[in-house]
Amino acid sequence: MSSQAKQAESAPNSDSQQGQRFVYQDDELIEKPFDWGQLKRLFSYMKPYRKQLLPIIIIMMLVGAITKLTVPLLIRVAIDDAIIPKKTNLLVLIVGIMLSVYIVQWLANTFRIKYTNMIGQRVIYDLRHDLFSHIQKLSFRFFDTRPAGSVLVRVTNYVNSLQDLFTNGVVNLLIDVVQLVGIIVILLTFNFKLGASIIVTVPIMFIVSTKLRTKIRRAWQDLTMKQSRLNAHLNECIQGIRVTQGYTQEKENISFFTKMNMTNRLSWNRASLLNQSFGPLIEITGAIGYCILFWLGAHLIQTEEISVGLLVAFATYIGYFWEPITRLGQMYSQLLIAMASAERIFEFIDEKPTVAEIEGAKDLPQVQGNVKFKDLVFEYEPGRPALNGINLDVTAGQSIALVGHTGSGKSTIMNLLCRFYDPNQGHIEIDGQNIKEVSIQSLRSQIGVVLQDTFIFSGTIRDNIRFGRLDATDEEIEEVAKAVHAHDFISQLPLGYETEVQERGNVLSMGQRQLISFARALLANPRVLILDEATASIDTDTELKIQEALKILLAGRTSFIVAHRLSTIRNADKIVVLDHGRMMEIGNHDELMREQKIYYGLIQAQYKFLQDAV
Ligand SMILES: Nc1ncnc2c1ncn2[C@@H]1O[C@H](COP(=O)(O)OP(=O)(O)OP(=O)(O)O)[C@@H](O)[C@H]1O
Repeated sequence: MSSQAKQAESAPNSDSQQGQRFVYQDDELIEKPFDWGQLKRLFSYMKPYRKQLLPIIIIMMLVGAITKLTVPLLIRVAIDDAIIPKKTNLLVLIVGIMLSVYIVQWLANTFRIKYTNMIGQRVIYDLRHDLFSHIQKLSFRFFDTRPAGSVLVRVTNYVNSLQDLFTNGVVNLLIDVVQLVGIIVILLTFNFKLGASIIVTVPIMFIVSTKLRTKIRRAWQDLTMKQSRLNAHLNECIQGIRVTQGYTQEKENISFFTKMNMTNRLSWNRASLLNQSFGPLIEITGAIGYCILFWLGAHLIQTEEISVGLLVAFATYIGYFWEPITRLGQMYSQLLIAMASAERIFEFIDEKPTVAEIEGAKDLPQVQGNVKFKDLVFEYEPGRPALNGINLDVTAGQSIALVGHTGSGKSTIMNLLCRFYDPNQGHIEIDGQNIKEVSIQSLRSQIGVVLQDTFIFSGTIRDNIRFGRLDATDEEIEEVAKAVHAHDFISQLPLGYETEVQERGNVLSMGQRQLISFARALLANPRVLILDEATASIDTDTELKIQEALKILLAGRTSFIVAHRLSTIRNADKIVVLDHGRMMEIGNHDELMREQKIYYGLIQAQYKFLQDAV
C-alpha cells in the first residue's frame, strides 16, 4: 500500500468516541496501469465530431506549432544577417515577418482553444447524458448496494475530471510531441554536436518531471478524498440537523468537523508545497541545459563552428523544451486519473438493469384492475426469503389492506407489483397478463404509488401535483386538489399554487405533504393504486381531511394499502395479514376478529396502545 493510502487510512474517517457514527468510505487511490481499451472507448465519444471539428483543430495546432518553431530561426537571421552587419532595412523586414508570425500563431491558438473547448464540452455533455440516462433505468437492486454519494460522484466529479483531458489534454499532447520532435530535429540539423549535448538533458528533465508529478498527483488525490469525506459529513449533518439539535449533539458534530477540517487543511498544505516545488526543480534542470549550451556554445563560436545568432536561437529553443516536457509528464498523470474516472463511469454504464424487459415486450392494454399473485417467492439476499408462497386474487376495484409486523414483507409485495424487483419464483398477473411480459413503462404508468415518505420536488406546488400527469391543465390540478381537500391550505399560502417548495417539502407539514401526494395520484388516475399509509400522527382536523381524501382516492380503483390507521384497515374489502413473508390470514375485519388469531392480536395491541396513550 502506498504511503498516501496509509495516510488516508489513518485519517479520521471515524471517531472512536463516536462509536460507529460518521464512517465514510473512500474511493481507492488511482494507481492502476494504463488501459488502452478504456482510452479507445473514451475517445469513441469524439467520433461524432471527428469530421466537423477535428480537422480544424489539427490544422490550427500544426500552424501554431510551426509558427512557434519559426521564431528562433528568424532571431538567428536577424542577429547574423541584419544586426551584426548593421543592415537596418533587413532588420525591419525580419521584425515585420516576426510580427506577422506572432499574429498567425495567436490566431491559430485562439481558434484551436475555441474548437477544443467546443469538442471537449460536447463530449462531456454526451458522456454525462449517457451516464445519467442509464442510471435512471437501473433497477432498485443497483441502488440497494450503492450509497447515493458514489452515484453522485460519478455524474459530477468523475465526469468533470475528464473535462481537462478532452479540452486541453489531447490536443496539447499532439502539440507537445510535434514541438519536441521539431526542436530536436532543428537542433541536430543546425549543429549536431551542440544539439546532441543539450538533448542529453531531456531524459533528466523527463524523469524529474514525471517523478514529482506522480507525488503531486497522489497528494491532490488524497486531498480530493478528504474533501469528499468532508462533503459527506457536511451533507449528513445538514440532513440530520433536527435530530442533532434534538439530542443536543452539536458539540460532537463540531469537534468531528474540526478534525476533518484540519486534516483537509494539512492535506492541502502538503499538495500545495509539492506543487510549488515543481517550478524551481524544473528551472534547476533547465539551468543545467543552459550551462552546457553557453559553455560549449562559446567554445564553438571561438572556433567559428557556429554563429552568435545560432547560439541565441538554440537558447530560445531550450526555453521551448521545458514546456512540452513538463506537460508530457503532467499529461501522463492526467491520463491515468482520466482512465480511472472513465473506468468508474463505464462500470455504471455497463451495469445491466436486473429487471429487464423481454424481447418484443408489448404494452399492457388499458388496465381493468384484476390482480393475481401466484406462488410468489422472493429474496433480496440469497437464502433469506422476504416473501414465501404468496397467493392472492384481487378483483378490480377492491381495496386490500396489508398488515403485519415490521419487516413482514408488506412493502416487498408492492415492490414486486411495480416490478422494481422480479420474484425468484411465481408471477404476478394484471388482467390475466403476466407483468413480466409487458413493457415496464406501460405497467408502471398504470400503477399509482403514494409512499409514506412523500417526495416533494423543488418547484411550485402546482408542479409537484402536475408530476402525476405532465399534460394536466391548471384547472385539472385545482380540481384534484379540491377533491382531496388540499385546495384550502394551498390557497392560504402566500403565492397559492405558485408557492415554491424546497426539495423534500420542508416548508409543508406531514399532513399537507400527504394531501399533495394524494392530489398527484388522483391526477394520474391509475386503475391500480399502491399506498403506503403514513404512520406520523397528525392533528384530528387533518386526520379527518386525510380520511375523506382517501375515500375519494380509493373509490373505484384496485388498491393495495400498507395500512396503519384502524379506520383504513376496517374499510378495506380484504385484509391480508403477513408474518415473516408468509400470508397468515385473509378476510375482512369482522371475519378476522372472529378468528381471534394474529389480526385479532394486532388490533388488541393497537387498542391497548391507544388507551395507554390517552
Ligand atoms: N432492499 C433490501 N435489501 C435487503 N433486504 C431488504 C430490503 N428491503 C427489505 N428487506 C428485508 O425484507 C424483509 C421485508 O421487508 P419489507 O420492507 O417488505 O417489510 P415491511 O413489512 O414493509 O416492513 P415495515 O412495516 O417496517 O415497512 C425485511 O426482513 C427486510 O429487512
